Amino acid sequence: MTANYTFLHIPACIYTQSFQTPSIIFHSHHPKATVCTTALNSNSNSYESYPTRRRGSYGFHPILCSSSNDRAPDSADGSVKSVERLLEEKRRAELSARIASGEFTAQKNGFPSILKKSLLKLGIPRQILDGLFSWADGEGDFPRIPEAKGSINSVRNEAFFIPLYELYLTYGGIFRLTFGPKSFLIVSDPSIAKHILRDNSKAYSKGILAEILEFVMGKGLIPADGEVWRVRRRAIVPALHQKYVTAMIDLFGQATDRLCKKLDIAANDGEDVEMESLFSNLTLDIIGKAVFNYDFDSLTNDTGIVEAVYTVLREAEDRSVSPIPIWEIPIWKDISPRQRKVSAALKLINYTLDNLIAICKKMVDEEELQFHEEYMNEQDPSILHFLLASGDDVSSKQLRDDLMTMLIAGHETSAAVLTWTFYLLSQEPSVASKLQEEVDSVLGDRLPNIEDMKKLKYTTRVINESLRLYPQPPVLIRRSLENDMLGGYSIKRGEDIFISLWNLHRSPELWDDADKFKPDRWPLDGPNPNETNQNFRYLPFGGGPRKCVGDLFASYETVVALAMLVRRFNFQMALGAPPVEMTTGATIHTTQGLKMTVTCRMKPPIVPSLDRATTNGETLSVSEQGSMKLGR
Ligand code: HEM
Repeated sequence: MTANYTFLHIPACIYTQSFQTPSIIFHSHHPKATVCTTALNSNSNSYESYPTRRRGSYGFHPILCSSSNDRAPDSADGSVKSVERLLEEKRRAELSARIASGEFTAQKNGFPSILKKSLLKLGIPRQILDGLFSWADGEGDFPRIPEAKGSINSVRNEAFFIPLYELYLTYGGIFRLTFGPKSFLIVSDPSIAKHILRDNSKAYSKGILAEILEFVMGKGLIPADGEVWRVRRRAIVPALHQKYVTAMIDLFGQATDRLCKKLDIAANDGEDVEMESLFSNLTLDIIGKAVFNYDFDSLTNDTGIVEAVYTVLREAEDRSVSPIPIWEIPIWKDISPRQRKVSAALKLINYTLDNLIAICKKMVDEEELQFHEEYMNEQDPSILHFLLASGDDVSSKQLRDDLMTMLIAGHETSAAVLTWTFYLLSQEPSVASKLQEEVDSVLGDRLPNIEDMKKLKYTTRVINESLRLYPQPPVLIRRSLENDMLGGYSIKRGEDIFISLWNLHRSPELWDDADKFKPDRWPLDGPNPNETNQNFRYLPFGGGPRKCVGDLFASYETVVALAMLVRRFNFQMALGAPPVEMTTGATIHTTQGLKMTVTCRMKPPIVPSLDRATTNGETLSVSEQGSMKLGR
């Protein structure tokens, strides 16, 4: 099977060229989107980065890069926004015109279609012809699914899910996208998503995903289907019980504390930091301990095993965007230096896993704990320990596959959520201030605990909203195992389907201010938003039987990390930071990292009220950083 799909869930159907206009920069090699460009602002002598392709509902906001903690002047911001709006309108108009011209609309031009047209002209009744040619139309009496064809040159410079959004606005909640001989159904409708993921989930498999992930996850829980999946899901879900997740909160706190110490040094030295890779280190350290009690310590060390994990992850992503599956040629993995490196990395990881399993098995054999529903070894609360104590086969490949799957699933996703949350916060200082207020009042100086998870309501809403705007992954992949009906259209067995979470989460039909980062859209006293109470318009952890097993774990992990970081530091885009662009792998990455300036927060002095009158009638207010500013 060929690739052209990003590894957890995504097609890389759009390959890029490089071209530039004065204000829009596209890069090559990879499907990605330019979120902003950087322009020198001669007045302030600082760089301002701003979005060039803010379309309809994308909601990327200007990135202000400044060495101080000053806010950007409103007027500059306004003019940047109007230029950006004009560019956006022009681009949209061009694209709409091209869509309207039929450029993207597939013609029924094969031999059957030509023959049918000729027979119609000869006077043969349409009903007879429809019956005769139903094999060619594929959909019998049912209406035909709207169809777009994939020669989308003008939008091929972007992360693939972005042109899918444009096409969704034109073609609606379900349409067919055809690339040469391949076709995919793109689903952006909540009720169809619900049908596929929940109501008729048995009729859908993971399809191409399983093929791409095979080399690293084998038949682990994410790619597995059928009986293997059923058995393993039943074995793994109980391991993430409430007591385990509660114990993990300490782990999240300790790991984030290590990151804080690292950032302290950067803040004191005045050095900018690249947050995306730091988040990647943080979540790798957490998931290593949580899944098999291994301390990667990647925040401080760059050991062989850390390098091996990243080699395998990069390979998985590259395979998913490669047009030719060259690694499938048997001799290739022996002669290609890169493939040899991947094999060596996998060997090291497997060797490490074998050792960890052996150590853990010894612990399990020596302990006197009885296995029960909320079984947990305090010294080693890992998922591996639970699985072995529950009787999992030590020597099985399946156990290793599941451990690798959870390592990858729990690492990339959480790191991406934190990255985009910090990006969004840098665009909305008022949200950041409100967040800091809540964190200060709930946490004080302590490490967070389980009780705090209920109290950090606004912090949770910030994560909920970040997951709406940047779902990780942006698209879910399925393949139909039998004929079915989707939204009034009949579909055949073997259809490859992409459920676009990006489209669902940003649909102007489903959301007010769909493009805006507004944590307040989720009432603080309301339930935590999920697929059920949002009726499948919001699916950050999927839905139905294949919903993420780590949703609570991940929610607490990201809330703890966010709370502890904003309690201690202020974050801003660094002066001259590269533009924040999106690229797709398993999750949405930035193309050049998220470079930020970190400054230590000084706690505001305790004063009776925030505003105090001075003798000359001006007011003194305590700024975020604790310094006093004069204002009227
Ligand atoms: C913020 C972080 C996370 C996000 C956004 C996320 C998202 C998702 C989504 C959307 C799915 C459904 C995929 C599909 O239907 O095709 C999924 C599945 C899964 N996730 Fe997560 N995940 C996160 C963290 C984690 C963590 C921490 C773990 C492990 C501890 C984990 C383990 C899994 C597994 C094993 C599955 C497959 C479940 C199955 O097919 O039965 N995830 N995740």
